[in-house]
Amino acid sequence: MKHLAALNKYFVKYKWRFLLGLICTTVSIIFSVFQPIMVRQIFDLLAQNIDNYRLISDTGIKGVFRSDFTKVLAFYGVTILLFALLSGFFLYLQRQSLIVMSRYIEYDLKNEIYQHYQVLDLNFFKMHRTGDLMSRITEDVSRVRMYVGPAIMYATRTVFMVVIVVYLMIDVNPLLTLYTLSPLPFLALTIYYVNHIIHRKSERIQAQLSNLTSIAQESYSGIRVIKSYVQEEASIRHFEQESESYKDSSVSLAKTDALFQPAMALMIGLSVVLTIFIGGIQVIHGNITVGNLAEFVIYVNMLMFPFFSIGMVASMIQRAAASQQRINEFLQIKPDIHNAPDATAVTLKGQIDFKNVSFTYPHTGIQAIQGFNLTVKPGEKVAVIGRTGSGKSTLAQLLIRMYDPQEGTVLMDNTDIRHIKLESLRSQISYVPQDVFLFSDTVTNNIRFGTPEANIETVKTAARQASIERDIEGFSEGFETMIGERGVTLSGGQKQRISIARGLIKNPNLLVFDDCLSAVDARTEKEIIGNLYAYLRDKTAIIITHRIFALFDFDKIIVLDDGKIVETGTHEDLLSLNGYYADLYARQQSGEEENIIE
Ligand SMILES: Nc1ncnc2c1ncn2[C@@H]1O[C@H](COP(=O)(O)OP(=O)(O)OP(=O)(O)O)[C@@H](O)[C@H]1O
Repeated sequence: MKHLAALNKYFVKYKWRFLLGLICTTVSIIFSVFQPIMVRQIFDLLAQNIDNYRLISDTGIKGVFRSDFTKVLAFYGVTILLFALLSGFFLYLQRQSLIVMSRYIEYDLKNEIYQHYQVLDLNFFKMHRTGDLMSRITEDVSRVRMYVGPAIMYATRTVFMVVIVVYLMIDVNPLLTLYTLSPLPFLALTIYYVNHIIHRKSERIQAQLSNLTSIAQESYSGIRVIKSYVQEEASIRHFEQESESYKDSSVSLAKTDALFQPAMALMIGLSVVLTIFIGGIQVIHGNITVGNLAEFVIYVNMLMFPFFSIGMVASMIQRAAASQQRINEFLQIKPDIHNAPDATAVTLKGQIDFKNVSFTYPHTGIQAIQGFNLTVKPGEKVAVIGRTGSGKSTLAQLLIRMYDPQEGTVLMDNTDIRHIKLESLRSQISYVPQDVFLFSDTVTNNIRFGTPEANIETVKTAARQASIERDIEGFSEGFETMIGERGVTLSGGQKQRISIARGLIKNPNLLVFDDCLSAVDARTEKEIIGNLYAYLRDKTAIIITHRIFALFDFDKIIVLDDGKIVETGTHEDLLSLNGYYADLYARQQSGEEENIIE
């Protein structure tokens, strides 16, 4: 329960709506309890006057009496109807305030969680499964909403209803009240128990459903592999198996559900029978009137739903508390990468210094960088080469502060990057990652992702520099073509070039290209390198690559192995070293590796 206290700020935020909901609940209940009182009066009036009615001979007086009596009955009837309408109207207002409040809170909570996702660092995302992250913002929030909306609404209604109705019942006859109320706690317990079973079964069904969805999703995405390896039958069998366990669980839930309603009807029936039986005896003994008995039957019926909802509310609160606990745990996580209190925004000129940097990935313990030193002056172009897993991409990650090194410092223009505001740092570096990610949006919006204010001409220039303009113009809607599931499917090389254009359009002083030409053909690569050469003239650039760009006049080439620099120098220096670089170059020259760009 203590976990739910985190939601109190929302009750304070929506206090007027909440208060209105509570007032409407009370008013609605007051109007509804007038009805049994009226019914009692009608019954008593009938009981008192039926003898007089019989006694009056069939004269004119009988006609007058009958007409007056009918008027009184009609008055009661109309009043009951009016009260029922008023009670319904306030019930409507109660839902309007409390359920609408719960939707507002749901909206706020989702936004709060999403904003927190945006603040957390990469390490967090590496350590949590996407499904888990998704379920917190969807299912957990839905369960919490059940607490701030329906559960609160039913609970307040139950409390007000029970207090008012039980008070009226005791006022009539305490003993009868005790007898008629005795089955109700069992009703609440049964509901709680059955609800618990239903919930457990629903959870299992939910998990099976999401499993089923993943299987279907994976087979749609991998349909080409399935077909080419002729695995359609196996795929169908796999789906059928999962589908069968889903069906079994659903049938089992339907059986429990089917028991629920009859069990409730039985409990309600028992209470009514008990009321009539014991109440009848009390009427015979003259302790209560027939009107009181009728009134009691209505009270018992009025109390059914509140007692029924006690079990429901208890399990709703239990689930909401568990969900809110998960949400709280997540909201309390502080990002490791954040702005230091003294961090400032700076204008970067492009000087980079790695000083004795060592870095180990926290969740795997893999040491990717060891005692690394490098100085890059403004305007210099540096190539980083090395075999796979040697730590090249990690260097880029450290530079844009996706991670902080455990040892050493990374400096930009002689300032430790931990003292530069993150937004300032990242907005002045164009990082073109190895894994291209394009959004389901138009080509234009994908290119100007980091610079939404860029006009179409600037977008086209960036596309030209990345040698993708001709391809885009060939699409049916040119730059307005949709990419992704709802649009065109791009080749690996086209995606890479759009990603490069996205980096170039920012026009920063510092660029990092992480092996982003691996999927383009040699001729296009040559064209892009040519464009880049002019574009990068006054800029600092770090180009991570598996290939040797002999055409590009790098100021420095470093060869990484196992997180350390093993060779460094210009193209000629490295060739004369006769090491990894010279070997790679020789193999490329002989055509063993078709990677050389000249
Ligand atoms: N996010 C990560 N979490 C844990 N370990 C990682 C992560 N990224 C990389 N590593 C590990 O760190 C080491 C260096 O990886 P890195 O990606 O920097 O190499 P790379 O030289 O860029 O490789 P490639 O040329 O294949 O892209 C590898 O052993 C890799 O398994």
